[in-house]
Amino acid sequence: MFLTVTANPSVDRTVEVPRLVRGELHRASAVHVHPGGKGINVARALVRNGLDARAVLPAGGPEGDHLISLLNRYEIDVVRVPASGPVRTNISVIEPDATVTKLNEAGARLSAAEIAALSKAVLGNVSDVSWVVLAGSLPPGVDAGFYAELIRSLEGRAEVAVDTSGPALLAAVKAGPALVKPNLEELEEAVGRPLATMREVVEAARELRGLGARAVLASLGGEGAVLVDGEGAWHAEADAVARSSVGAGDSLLAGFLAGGGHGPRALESGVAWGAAAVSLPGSTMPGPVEVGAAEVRLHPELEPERGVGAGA
Ligand SMILES: Nc1ncnc2c1ncn2[C@@H]1O[C@H](COP(=O)(O)OP(=O)(O)OP(=O)(O)O)[C@@H](O)[C@H]1O
Ligand SMILES: O=P(O)(O)OC[C@@]1(O)O[C@H](CO)[C@@H](O)[C@@H]1O
Repeated sequence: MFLTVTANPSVDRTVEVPRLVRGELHRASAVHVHPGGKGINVARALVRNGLDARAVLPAGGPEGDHLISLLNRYEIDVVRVPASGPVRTNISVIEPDATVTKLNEAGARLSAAEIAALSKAVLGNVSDVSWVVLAGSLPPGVDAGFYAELIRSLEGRAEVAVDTSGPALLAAVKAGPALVKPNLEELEEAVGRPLATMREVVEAARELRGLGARAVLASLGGEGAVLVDGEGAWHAEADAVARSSVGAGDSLLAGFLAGGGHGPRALESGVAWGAAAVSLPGSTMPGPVEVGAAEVRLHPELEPERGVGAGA
């Protein structure tokens, strides 16, 4: 059983438009609605591939009811923590060349009692769990040390993977999780400098290991992902006809955990799941057919001077 925590869930609306022009009226060519937030996406990807997942999330208001009704379409064990504020709606505008413009709300403030109830719901539901995934932003009212505190409380009970950004990521890294999954931007922010090559990505990942994370899975969009752990560093990638990258990082993380959660075989699995996700609309999570179609290249050696991000 995998348990995911989404402190700031969302209803994700993906609107497809022929071309986005600032200041103009656009008529959508298609709309997709998915239950969202990074932990929820990880849980959706896992269950689509026949694994057991439990999702813990605060959900308030009619928007929270809507989110729960969307989630009930999946075989996820949902643990709803009552909240007074409404669940946010996040909007992705997607153009035919797969360019994504994303508008994320901050989310409703959680009270001290709601935050305590969220932690209690996590710690009270881990007895049958191998991995806990702490993923996404923290809503207003929640301290940047929230994930770090959970990591410490979970020590010896389950392995913990974290996908977040900014101060919450740095605090989590220092609490010693088994895995962190930053994308390139988040990794750059964590080490405080731009990263232009694979060598620099690996050095930055080693820096996060030095601070406490046992393994770093850095996602690099179209360039795949790099895994750095105590045994070494590996790079894998897969080609995909991109349609929507929303949630691809969550699918990557789910695939990594489904592939064992450690080492190069898990990296290959994650990259297959990530590439499969970008070829699907909105934040649709891939199933075994799409995952099986991805052709992953695990490089026997890293190419240190290969460019990443804008320099790829
Ligand atoms: N254009 C692409 N072609 C092939 N694979 C891709 C492409 N874009 C993304 N991927 C796969 O998806 C994974 C995650 O992508 P990315 O680095 O954009 O994650 P992210 O920024 O965390 O995404 P999100 O936060 O939207 O879930 C990559 O590691 C890669 O395996
Ligand atoms: O605002 P956050 O919590 O950083 O990210 C939330 C979000 O962008 O992440 C998912 C994609 O990874 C979406 O389902 C969701 O809208």
